[in-house]
Amino acid sequence: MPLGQRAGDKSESRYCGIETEFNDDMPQVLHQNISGGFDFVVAPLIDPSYRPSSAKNDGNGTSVPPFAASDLILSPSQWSSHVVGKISSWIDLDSENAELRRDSEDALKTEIAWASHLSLQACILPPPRATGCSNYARTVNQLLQNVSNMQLWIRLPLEQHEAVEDDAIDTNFKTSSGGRMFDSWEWWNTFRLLCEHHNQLCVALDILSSLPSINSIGRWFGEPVRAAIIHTNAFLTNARGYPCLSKGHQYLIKSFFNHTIQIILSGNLVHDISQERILPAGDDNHFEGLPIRHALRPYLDYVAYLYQSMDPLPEQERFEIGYRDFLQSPLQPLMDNLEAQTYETFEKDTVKYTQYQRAVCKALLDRIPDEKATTSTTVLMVVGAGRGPLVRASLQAAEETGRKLKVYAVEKNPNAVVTLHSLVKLEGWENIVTIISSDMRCWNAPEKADILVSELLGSFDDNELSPECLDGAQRFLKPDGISIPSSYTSYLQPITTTKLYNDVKAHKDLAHFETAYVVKLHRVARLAPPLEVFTFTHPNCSASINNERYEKLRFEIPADTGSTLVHGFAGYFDSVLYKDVHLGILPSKATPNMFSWFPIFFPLRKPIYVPAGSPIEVHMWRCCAATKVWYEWCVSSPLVSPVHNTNGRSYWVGL
Ligand SMILES: C[S@@+](CC[C@H](N)C(=O)[O-])C[C@H]1O[C@@H](n2cnc3c(N)ncnc32)[C@H](O)[C@@H]1O
Repeated sequence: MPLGQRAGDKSESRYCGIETEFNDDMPQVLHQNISGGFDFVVAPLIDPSYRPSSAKNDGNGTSVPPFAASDLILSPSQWSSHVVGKISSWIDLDSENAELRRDSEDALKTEIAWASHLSLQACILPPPRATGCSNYARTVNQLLQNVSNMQLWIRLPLEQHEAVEDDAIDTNFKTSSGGRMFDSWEWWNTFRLLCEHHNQLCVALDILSSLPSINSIGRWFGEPVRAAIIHTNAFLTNARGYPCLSKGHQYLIKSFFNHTIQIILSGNLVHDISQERILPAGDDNHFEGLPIRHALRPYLDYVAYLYQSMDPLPEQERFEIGYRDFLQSPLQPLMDNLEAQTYETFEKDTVKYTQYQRAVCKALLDRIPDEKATTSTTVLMVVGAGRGPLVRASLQAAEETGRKLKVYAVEKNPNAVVTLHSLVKLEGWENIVTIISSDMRCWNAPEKADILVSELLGSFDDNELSPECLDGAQRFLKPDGISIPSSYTSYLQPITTTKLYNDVKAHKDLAHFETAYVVKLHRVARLAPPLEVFTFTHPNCSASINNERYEKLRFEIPADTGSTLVHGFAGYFDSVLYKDVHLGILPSKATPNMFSWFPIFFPLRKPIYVPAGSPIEVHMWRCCAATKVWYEWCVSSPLVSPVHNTNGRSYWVGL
């Protein structure tokens, strides 16, 4: 039974599971927990006392491992939709003890083979050792090559784990009591590097009563975390004696819901709630005829309450759900001609045009004083007019301010020009608007403009070649004329994004690792505040215009984050349309409710490990040639990456 209805959310985070003990009566385990309100169980597949080496073998191959149930006892769909396999927690593939190691490998392989046979969607694997996990990872990596769709979730404590007694372990952190703290993210990172970032290797996090810092937790949102296992003793007690969670835990659980991470409850009833009609966990001796409440139902009810108390997804977010973490090629509106559908999508973004209208209003008021409003006509040119929305916004600004306007709409896409003509006729703008079917860089304007309006911006601001186009168009801007936008700046930020990294890797070539993508970033950890990269100002009054750029950036990751893995960089822009009127997607000052641009993503060929406290040094170049513009990028610290996209060999924007 899902946790509730949240408008727009069809994700798996609606389903809540429960961790159970070994029980060879699986139908009963399932019945008890599903009827108790849970959607799935995390159940051991084999008797925990079983050890392959001591199992009785009569030499005739007749011994059968003590599995919880066969595939005849539960139907295939019951197994696959309601059971996550829990691999024996005793296994220790990196033990000093060779027999235990061999037994562990045997058991792991047997259990995974059985889970595969049952078509389980996932199995939870016990945590790796803090001291090392090479043999464990090697074996899991072997298994990953053969499991078809099943995911393997490595179980890890979210809280850094204190392990004072083991002297062999290198210290990561010291606690105030002098004990040692280990960052479980490091275990995960070692494990996934050994398994070459396999995309079926995922994480299940154990949530206890104390939590690490928000920055440390934030790293996990860029990792393939599939489940959060909350222990009953992580719950507090409310005034009525019922379980509830601290503010920090509430925030965490809601963040998990938002990132499609499923909740699994674990442990015993630790709250003193009236036991009437409550079925003790694991007790199948239920009360005939009476409605039975599951022992952990109060915890489940609380998790459901958290889910239900979340705001519904905004309509725009619902519309964009399918785009989350989906790589798209950036548009090339200069080299290519956009299609009607693309223009239509632009035109739905009323916020963008409202900002332009506000900017044009302010520019008109600055340019024409009230006393000249009826006598002076402002020449306004929309360069790259598309199907005309900026022409409309400009005319509305003229009406709003009572200023007289003469408009030129310049567009190089002949198909959009057809639409412009019919729009002008339809609206009766023939006396005000002149349509020019030309590239702005070579049009010989009959007069000069007071105001040049354009929207040629990409997610990384100049990546649709606005600078090159506007440098060409400023020939016909009066010396004191205004360009809207007057400037724009790009920003970059290091991110962890296992999903995007694996999607790029799936192409199995260099070119895809040297290409920028437009992406609605979702399962991403933003590791440091964005830094400014390139700025362009219009009109460009320099004696010799050069749009090549180079910037060296130094990102400081907050000290309490811990170590991280950087898969690439998220890019944004912010643009000054006119004076205080902005437009942009830089998260700290993004234009509210505007949806025309998703961020850009620059991947790294090899993810870079950044130890706790180390800054990241990144270099970004904007390079120009006669027919194309491209970016090159690299990391120089804490590790050195190759320079990506040399000479624009993999990704470029055509002039
Ligand atoms: C991002 S679209 C914006 C269209 C429209 N202004 C809007 O806001 O919906 C950019 C438009 O500029 C046009 N464009 C790009 N470069 C141009 C150039 N050099 N000369 C004329 N038009 C250009 C493209 O064909 C496209 O229609």
